[in-house]
Formats: sequence, C-alpha cells, structure tokens
Amino acid sequence: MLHHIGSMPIREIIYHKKPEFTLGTEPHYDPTSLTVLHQDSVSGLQVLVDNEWYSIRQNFNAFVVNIGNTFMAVSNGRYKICLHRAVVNNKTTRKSLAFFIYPDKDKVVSPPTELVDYNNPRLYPDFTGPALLEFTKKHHRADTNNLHAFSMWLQDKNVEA
Ligand SMILES: O=C(O)CCC(=O)C(=O)O
Ligand SMILES: [Fe+2]
Repeated sequence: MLHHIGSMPIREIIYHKKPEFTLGTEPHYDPTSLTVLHQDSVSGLQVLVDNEWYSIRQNFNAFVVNIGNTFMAVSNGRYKICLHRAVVNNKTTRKSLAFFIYPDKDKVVSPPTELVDYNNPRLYPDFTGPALLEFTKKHHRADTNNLHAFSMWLQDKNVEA
C-alpha cells in the first residue's frame, strides 16, 4: 500500500506469517537519502554486520533510521549504507511502516565542498534521484559496490546520450 505525504511516500508493508523460514525482502540497500521505519511488536528486520545477520530488536516506541545510497553519496562515503533484509515470522503476521525520504527529483546529488579534499577525493559523480531509482530497478545489486556500479552505469549512459 502506498500513501503520499507531499513528495514523500510512506509504504505499509505486511508480511504474512509462513511456517518455514522465508525472506520478506531480499538483502538490499535502500536507494533513499534516509528510510525511517516503524515496526510493530513482531521482529523481522535484520542487518548484516561482519558477515553475520543480526535481528533489530523491535520497539513500538522507536524508529529505525536507515542510511540510503543517496546519503552515502552526499556525505562522500562518510556515512555508510547497511545491508538489510526482512524475514517472515512463522507465528505472527508483521507490519512495518516505511517512510522513504528522497531528494527532490530535479536536484543534483553532490557532496558539500567541505567533505571533498586531497585526502577525501570525490567517490561518486553527480546524479539525480530518478537516475539512481532507474538503476536500482534495472540492476538490483546487493553488494558493497552498489554505488560504484551505479557510477559506472551513469558514465556509460552519459556517453550514450
Ligand atoms: O520491513 C522492514 O522492516 C524493512 C523494509 C525495507 O527494508 C524496505 O522496504 O526497504
Ligand atoms: Fe530497505
């Protein structure tokens, strides 16, 4: 289900219970700037740290804030994306509200000059939100070179244009 508040979509995700271990979402990075998640009292969200999956303790009174690829690019790599997935519970249906924050469509994503210097060269080229979304839809990459792959794709696209 997709609701819109201004240009910012909120999605209600319902994971119906399944008897066997099933993935609700494949491991992925969010293309957003930030994703704000509100989870009900059923656990299911997991993050990959040092090659191990850890469950995020569910807390109805808290939000989980995920850094997306756009934020990683705008911070010139200082803030890191985190691979995550949702697993389906075998006893209870789980509900999660996801609030996806994207840059305005026509804004160029570029890090502030303060974050770029000799020791911290530009990691990613300028891009727009819609270009990153197009890439994410076409190539669902869940590896740490996600933004690098996007940069290469963007270059090829610009050469073609
Ligand atoms: O259901 C969740 O808690 C996570 C959903 C998610 O990662 C996403 O929609 O990008
Ligand atoms: Fe996600």
